[in-house]
Amino acid sequence: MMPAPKPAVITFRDVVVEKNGTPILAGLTLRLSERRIGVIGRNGSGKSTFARLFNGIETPSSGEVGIDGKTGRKDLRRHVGFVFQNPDNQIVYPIVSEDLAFGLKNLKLTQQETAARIDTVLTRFGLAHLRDRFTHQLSGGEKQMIALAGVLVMQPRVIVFDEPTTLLDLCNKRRFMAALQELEQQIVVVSHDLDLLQGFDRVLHFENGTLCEDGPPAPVIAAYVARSQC
Ligand SMILES: Nc1ncnc2c1ncn2[C@@H]1O[C@H](COP(=O)(O)OP(=O)(O)OP(=O)(O)O)[C@@H](O)[C@H]1O
Repeated sequence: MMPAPKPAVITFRDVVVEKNGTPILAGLTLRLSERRIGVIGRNGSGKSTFARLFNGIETPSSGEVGIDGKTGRKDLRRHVGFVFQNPDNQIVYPIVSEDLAFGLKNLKLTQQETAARIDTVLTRFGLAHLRDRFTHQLSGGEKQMIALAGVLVMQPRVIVFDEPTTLLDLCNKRRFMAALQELEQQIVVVSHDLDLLQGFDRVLHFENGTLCEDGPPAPVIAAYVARSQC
């Protein structure tokens, strides 16, 4: 494992998101500098909307999101990677290596540098055998790992995951969790799978577009479970 870089400081200042006049997130002010951050809450509580703000896929209706004091959308895009729940939303090219090279085009790397970055990530996660495969022929677990690889080649400081294990079977879920453990990047994971968040540094619990609990995993998860008796 590479040495962990200093975590970024991510700030939300009075962030409001509204859609068609309906508030989805209401006046969120937060400072996040932990390495492992989990996000939980009922369906429709605003978790995905919150997650998408980190790298500018979603923009606030008012307020500001920043990373290390920089609030431009370009800064967020450059430093924060996003792994979707469904890798089909992320994988666009027919061959794995082409797909991984896609995001790197903007960085104007040489062909050799591009190939080296791709090979390093694939090798590290035991995916080198997938390099020349057709992306549409990959299994769900393989696709999710390639979607993660596509983010890792960009060398972001922070990676946000929106329910990354929902489509995975038990073995692939375990593999994916092991890969998460190994990442030196700061990670933010939205999940209904509370096991995934054990050992995290901080968990945020959303309810109706507001942050209702914020703290270490054990008490925040216990309070969420207690509230969710159905
Ligand atoms: N473009 C939109 N227009 C109107 N309402 C929206 C839009 N996007 C999201 N919403 C609503 O905002 C609320 C929060 O959605 P969000 O996807 O952030 O919730 P979530 O906590 O991630 O839910 P889940 O656990 O089901 O994925 C939901 O009620 C959703 O219907």
